[in-house]
Parts: sequence; C-alpha cells; structure tokens
Amino acid sequence: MAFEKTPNWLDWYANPSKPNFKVPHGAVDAHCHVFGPGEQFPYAAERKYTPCDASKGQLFALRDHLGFSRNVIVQATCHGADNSALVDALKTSKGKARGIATVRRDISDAQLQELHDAGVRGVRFNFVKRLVDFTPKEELQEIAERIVKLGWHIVIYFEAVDLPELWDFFTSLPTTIVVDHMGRPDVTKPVEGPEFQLFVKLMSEHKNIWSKVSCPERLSVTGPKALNGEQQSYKDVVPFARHLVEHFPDRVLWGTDWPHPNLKDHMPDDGLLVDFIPHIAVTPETQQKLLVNNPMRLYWPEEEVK
Ligand SMILES: O=C(O)c1cc(C(=O)O)oc(=O)c1
Repeated sequence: MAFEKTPNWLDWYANPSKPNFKVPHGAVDAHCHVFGPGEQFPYAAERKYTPCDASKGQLFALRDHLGFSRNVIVQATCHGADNSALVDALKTSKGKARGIATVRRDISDAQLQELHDAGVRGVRFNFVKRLVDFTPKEELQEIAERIVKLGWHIVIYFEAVDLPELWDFFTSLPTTIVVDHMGRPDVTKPVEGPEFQLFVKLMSEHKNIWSKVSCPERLSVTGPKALNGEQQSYKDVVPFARHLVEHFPDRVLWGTDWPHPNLKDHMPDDGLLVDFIPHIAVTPETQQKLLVNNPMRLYWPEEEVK
C-alpha cells in the first residue's frame, strides 16, 4: 500500500556526521524506532501521523556508523498495536536488538510469548494526547499484571503537566518503569522549580522508576540545533538531563530517538546528537553506566556487565 506522508513531515537526516565522542564499547541506543516500510508493514488505521519510511536496515546502519552495538526499538504509535515491523527488525538483529511493544487487552498469552521469543522485553503506555486515543486505566492495569509474569517492564510517555494526575497510576504499577524523555519537562522553567522537582521526587521515592535522558532536540527552545558541526547543542536541556544522570546514575538510559517522528522545526544530525552525551554524563563512569551497564541490566540481564 502506498502512503502519503503527513504534510511538512521532516525526514530523518541523511549522511550524519561521525561523532567526536567515542561511545564506550558495547553501547546501547535505548530509544529508537522503525517505520514500515509502509509497503511491507502498513501503518495503522488509527495513526495520528504518517511518517517517512525508516527501515531496520537503515537503523542498523546508523547504529554501526555512530559506534553503538545494540538497539532498543520502541513500537511507534504510527503502527498502533501491530508489532510486525518491530518483530521483524528484532529477528533480523541477531540478538542485537530488544523491543518495547504496544499491546491491547485482547492479546493472547501465546502471542505475548511469541513477542518475548522475538526479543520484546516491555510494553509502552502512551499518555501524549496528540499521539494516541485514550485507553482506560483498567485495561492498562490488566496488561501490566500479565506482562509482569514475563519479567517485562513498562515504558511510559507523558507530558510534565500531566504528571500530578497520573502519579497514583504510575506508582501503582507492579514492574520497573522507564519514563521517556525525562517526562518532557518545559525547559524554560527552572530545574529547581516545582514542575521538574516533582519528577525528581517521583524517581527519588520510587526506586523502580528509571528515565531516558533523551530527546534534547524535541525539548529545546533556544537550541543551538545539532547541525553544521555544532558541539554545544541544546544547551537549555543540559541541566535537566545532567541533574538526572548525577542523582540517579544507575537508572538512566540514552537513545537517539531516530528517526525522530513529528519534529517540526529541524531534523538533527544524529552524529552531533551523540556529541551531546558528554555534556550530560561528564565522567567516564557515568557514561559507562548510561550507555552500557544500565541498558544491559534491563534488556540483556543474562549478559549483564558489572
Ligand atoms: O511512538 C511515537 O509515535 C513517538 C512519537 C513521539 C513524539 O511525537 O513525541 O516521540 C516518540 O518517542 C515516539
């Protein structure tokens, strides 16, 4: 089936630069997606956007180019609860990729087991209203109780303003929880202000809650953009991410977010995005935890690096 991209869609950056920052051996890109290709893996009827295709082969080429060893591929909302493109990518990766799926309550135990065998290790619950229709909390609770038996965890995506309302639900979940993109703080507000400190409190009080310190290109207001060799990109996001890396060094993950769905302003050079990492994890020890030890503990516990 031929799909027409959402108007003004920004395609992923072709020919990214080689990062100056050498990631540690065995580094994991813990947040990225595959889109289609739509001809082979059609986009879901209920999707809120139609992206450009971004295949498993293109993702794995980027992984190698940036110096990473593994990927955690997160089911994108444009594929709804049809995890076929994700599963296909996981199977092709030869164990170098793990996945986060989207499932509905009607999934059978046999289907959950098939996802597990392909390399899925969690589900994503999305509360960002521009991306998904509302799912009742009882349905999510039911899914949580089923996946806990597989040793999976839950990835949550929400906007900072919605945290107070979602707090009780998040803290009632029975698994490890991974928050996408630091809970999407408004970076024009202070790090020490009530909004971001509520998120810090969530992580301080609940040791099962982790955060991805990802997506500066989505959160930044002042830039500068990761383009044209810029080595000081997204300065306004640095204090937020660094705060989490310093306070919770064992519960942070990093990912490219390639192919960067729904960016409106610019498409970053992924090589320069990697050069953002040493600004938020400033020591070799924190870089090793962020990029290797933490994602290995969560996604490849059988090979854990101590
Ligand atoms: O699954 C997605 O569609 C999706 C969208 C966005 C976004 O539009 O912010 O970010 C993500 O990390 C994933």
